[in-house]
Amino acid sequence: MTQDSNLESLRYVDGKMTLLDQLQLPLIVHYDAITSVQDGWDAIREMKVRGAPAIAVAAALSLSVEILSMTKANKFSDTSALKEHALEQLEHLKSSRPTAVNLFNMADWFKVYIEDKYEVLSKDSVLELAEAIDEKAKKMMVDDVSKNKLIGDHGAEAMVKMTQKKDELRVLTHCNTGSLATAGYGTALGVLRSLHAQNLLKRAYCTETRPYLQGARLTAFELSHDKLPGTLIADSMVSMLFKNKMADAVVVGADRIVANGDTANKIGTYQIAISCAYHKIPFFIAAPTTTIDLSLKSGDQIVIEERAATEMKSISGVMFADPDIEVWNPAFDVTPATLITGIITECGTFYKPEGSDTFDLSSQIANIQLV
Ligand SMILES: CSC[C@H]1O[C@H](OP(=O)(O)O)[C@H](O)[C@@H]1O
Repeated sequence: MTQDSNLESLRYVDGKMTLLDQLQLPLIVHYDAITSVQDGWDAIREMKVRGAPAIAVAAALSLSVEILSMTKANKFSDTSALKEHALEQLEHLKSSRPTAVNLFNMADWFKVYIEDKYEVLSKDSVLELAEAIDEKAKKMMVDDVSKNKLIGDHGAEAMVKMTQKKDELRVLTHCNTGSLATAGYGTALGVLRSLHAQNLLKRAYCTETRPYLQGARLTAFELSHDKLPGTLIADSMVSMLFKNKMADAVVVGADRIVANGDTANKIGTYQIAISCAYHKIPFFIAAPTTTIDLSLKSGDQIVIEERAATEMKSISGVMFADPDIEVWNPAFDVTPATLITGIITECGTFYKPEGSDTFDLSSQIANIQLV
């Protein structure tokens, strides 16, 4: 990938889908062809594509690829057969990874969309239904980028306001929340991009983010690619950075934000938030509203994915820990709302009501379409 090319986690042209294999980054840039829902499911499960928004868009596009190719092969006798297959495949896609709610919101919303389209089409309008699904999947990809740019600008405004810094900000982020975690621009990394565009970013610190190394392998890659002033640190260096007064704020992404504001995000986020509280550093979440799950009242209800021991004990296939040692490998943790300064979305930044330790997202976003 040349310096001037766009960083694209997903490519979709004329019904043909490819995705950037993030397991091989940053040393190898390779796009895999995705020709079916199962290809999409496998890529999500193996984390060839990852990041809450990117997972949802990749799933939607893999459905469209499959539906289009089956339609062209006359596999559907009528729109009812197409609809039933699409609903089954959306349900299957939901089983690929459990924590990021964007995938579940997308699947449930797409089901309603397909059923509504089915109701108004004649039984033999198979191609029309397939094309409607394709158009909507493509729109999800475009909408994600638009939302991320709004998140970036709202986030930049919120950070300047909270830190009262009129000059350049030094901001820490965790994991990867950029173009490689979304359909483009990014969420928390989008905030850093917007700060940089406004000449307000003095330094972006990114943590390595063990064990998958989203920070060292992906965020560092994005920062260098976009020529943002980036510094890579080990996860264990965060509190020392704060003690040395080297950071003004933190912004991270999210995989699932529940009604009271408790937020599941990459493992290690919780301890960063604790250190922010101790060092009185603002701690922001940045995410599209498709990351919000109002059906859960607190973070204790969030299912935390645990991943394979080999992902903890090896890097790029090279084992470096004792093969027999047991491993605990939760991919996420939950940061309580009390440690969160604000939640930045495409609709603006939400704060806890005066005197409250938690958010009231159900009422704060009552009039917002959540997908
Ligand atoms: C904008 S990406 C949100 C979120 O997704 C990442 O998880 P993973 O790399 O395991 O898919 C990480 O938690 C990011 O903060």
